[in-house]
Amino acid sequence: MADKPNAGAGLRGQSAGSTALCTVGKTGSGLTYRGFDIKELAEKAKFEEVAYLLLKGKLPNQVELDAYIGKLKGLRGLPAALKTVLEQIPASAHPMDVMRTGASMLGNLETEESFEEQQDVSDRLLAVLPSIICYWYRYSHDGVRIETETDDESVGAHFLHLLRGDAPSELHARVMNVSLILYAEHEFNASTFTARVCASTLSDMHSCVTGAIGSLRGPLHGGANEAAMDMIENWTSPEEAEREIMGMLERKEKIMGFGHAIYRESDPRNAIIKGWSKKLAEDVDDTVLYPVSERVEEVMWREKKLFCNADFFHASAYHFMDIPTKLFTPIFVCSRVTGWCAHVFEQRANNRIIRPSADYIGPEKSQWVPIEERD
Ligand SMILES: CC(=O)SCCNC(=O)CCNC(=O)[C@H](O)C(C)(C)COP(=O)(O)OP(=O)(O)OC[C@H]1O[C@@H](n2cnc3c(N)ncnc32)[C@H](O)[C@@H]1OP(=O)(O)O
Ligand SMILES: O=C([O-])CC(=O)C(=O)O
Repeated sequence: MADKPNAGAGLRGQSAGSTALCTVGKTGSGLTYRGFDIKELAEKAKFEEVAYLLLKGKLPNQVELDAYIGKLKGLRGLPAALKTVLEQIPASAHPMDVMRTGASMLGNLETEESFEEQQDVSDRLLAVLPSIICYWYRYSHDGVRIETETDDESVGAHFLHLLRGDAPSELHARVMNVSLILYAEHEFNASTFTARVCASTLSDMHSCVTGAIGSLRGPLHGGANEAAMDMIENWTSPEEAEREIMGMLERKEKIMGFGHAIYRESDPRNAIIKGWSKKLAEDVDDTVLYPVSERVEEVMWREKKLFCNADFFHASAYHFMDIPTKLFTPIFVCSRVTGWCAHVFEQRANNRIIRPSADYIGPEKSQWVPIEERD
């Protein structure tokens, strides 16, 4: 990918603060959470262990992890007033808007009264966000009021269970676990920065998370996994995919799921989720979507030296698990809420209101004209 100057647009390359949570694009190890390489976490950890690492500052021992999983399980229920609100939202709504409303409504019902409650508030959000999206989805699409308090051991299995009504296979639970780990944290990305800006005014956790959900929704950020799916599902062969991609590049269209603001050569999360997408493709005897995705990857590298980011192979992986496309980005929320909350803790612990300057480019002096004399 061509290097652009760092200064100016998008604050690219400028440090906007410090963090002990994550490194992105550091030579030698593409992505670390509190010093742990993402590859090792994705292979060995439970998502709840990673959430604990991010939110509490260290890996839990077995007793601590068991207690944490037990605590999260106990926080999956929805207050009646929140269910009532979710039931008002039409099936045509975008699920990210449902997530935003859900987080905001929870803030009305379970207000963070002081920063001393921040750990509990974050654990509650982590536990309840899958319940929020699945309760709305099942009610608006299937007309059923589901029970959200399942006994599933993991956040990922809980999500799939609520969505389908049955506990998921071991393979699907494993892929969800890996996916949630990969999406959990990524330094000063747009949604996390949104959360930190909000936190810097000493606002409450629900406001920080609600704002972050709004930032994640866009197709240049978390929404890219859905946009990538909308694109690749149109193609029935690698040859067709290649022809279409070449046309899009010629027309200077953006290819969703490719490129990155920080990584220059690859996104370390891609190889991991791509491997799981391949396994799932074999599981469902896919002969189209995975080969199409691989061809798009090859063409983008050959033509533009652009690589898949975390979102591209998430599209096929989620699709193979029968997850509706419009729920892809909400799953990202269910994971990234850990990173957002951990960043809010950091911001609060060493706060100064975030308030940069702007280069003024407007008129020097404007002349007041009475309203009746204006054009
Ligand atoms: C989990 C995540 O949020 S990962 C990101 C998810 N987003 C996407 O997949 C959306 C598609 N990708 C993009 O829009 C961009 O690559 C971003 C938003 C991720 C990064 O944006 P930037 O930092 O501005 O990109 P960058 O400066 O490196 O771009 C370099 C050049 O490559 C082009 N480019 C970058 N990504 C793409 C793409 N996906 N398709 C086509 N061209 C692209 C840019 O237009 C730019 O060309 P130019 O110099 O002629 O203007
Ligand atoms: O870091 C970024 O700009 C976007 C990203 O990959 C993420 O948030 O996971």
